[in-house]
Amino acid sequence: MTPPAPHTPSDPLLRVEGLQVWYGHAHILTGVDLTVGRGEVVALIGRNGAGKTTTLKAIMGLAESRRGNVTFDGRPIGTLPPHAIARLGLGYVPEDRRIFADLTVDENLEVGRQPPRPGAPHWTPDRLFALFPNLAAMRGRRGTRMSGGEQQMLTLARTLMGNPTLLLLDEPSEGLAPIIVRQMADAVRRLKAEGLSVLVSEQNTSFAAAVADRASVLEKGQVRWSGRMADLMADEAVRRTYLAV
Ligand SMILES: Nc1ncnc2c1ncn2[C@@H]1O[C@H](COP(=O)(O)OP(=O)(O)OP(=O)(O)O)[C@@H](O)[C@H]1O
Repeated sequence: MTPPAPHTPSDPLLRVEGLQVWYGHAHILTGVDLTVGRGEVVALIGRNGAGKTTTLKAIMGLAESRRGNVTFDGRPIGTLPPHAIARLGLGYVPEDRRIFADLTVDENLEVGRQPPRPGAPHWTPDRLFALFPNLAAMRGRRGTRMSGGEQQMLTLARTLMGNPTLLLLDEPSEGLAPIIVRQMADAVRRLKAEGLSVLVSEQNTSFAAAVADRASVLEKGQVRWSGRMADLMADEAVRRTYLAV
C-alpha cells in the first residue's frame, strides 16, 4: 500500500479521489485528489483556468458530468444531488456573489437559516454581525445598495446561517479592496478557531498563506503539489512552475 503523503490527515472530513469532470467533450478535471481534515483550512491554489471552481462545483454536486470518489464524514457523496450534499453540512460560497438584491441584510440571513447541526458551530445573526462588523451597521440595507465586498461577506454570512461543518469558499478575495481582503482573511481565521473546516480556492497566494494550514496546487485539472502552506511559501521553484509569483 502507498503510504499517505506527509501532513495528510488519516481520517479526513472530506476526501476527494480521482475526481474527473467534463464540460461537453472537454475533459477539464483529469483526476483530482485532495483531503480536508477536521478543523483544517486547505487552500486550493492555481492559475486562471486551472480548474479550482470546477473542483468545488463538482464536490458540491454541481458538475453534471463527473466521475470519481468523494466522501464527506466517511459517507460517499459523489453521486448525490447538490441539495442532498448541502443538507449533510457542506456550505458553498460561489465566486459570483449570490445575495437577494431586493432583500435587506437581515432578510438575506433569514433565507439561509437552518436548524443547528451537531458538531458544527451554531450561527445566529448576532454572532455573524460580530464576525462581520460592517454588516452590523447596515442590517436594514438592501443588496442593491451594497458594495462588492459587502455582498461577498453577506454571501458568506448567509451560508453560515446553514451551520455547515465544511465550507467551500471560491476565490473570496477576488476583486476586493485590500482592506476588505484583510477582513475576509480575519473572518476565515475566526471560522477555523470556531472549529469549522474550510476548502478555499485562491489565485492570491498571500491570502492563502494568511489563512491555510495546507495547500493543494492545481494545474490543468490535476493536483501537482500538496503539502503544508508554509512549505509552499518557502518553495519558490514550485510556485514559479505552477503559480504566478
Ligand atoms: N461551463 C463551462 N463550459 C465549458 N468550459 C468551462 C465551463 N466552465 C469552465 N470551463 C473551462 O474549464 C477550465 C477550468 O475552469 P475553472 O473555472 O474551474 O478554473 P479556475 O481555476 O476556477 O479559474 P478562474 O480563476 O478563472 O475561475 C477552464 O479552461 C474553463 O474555460
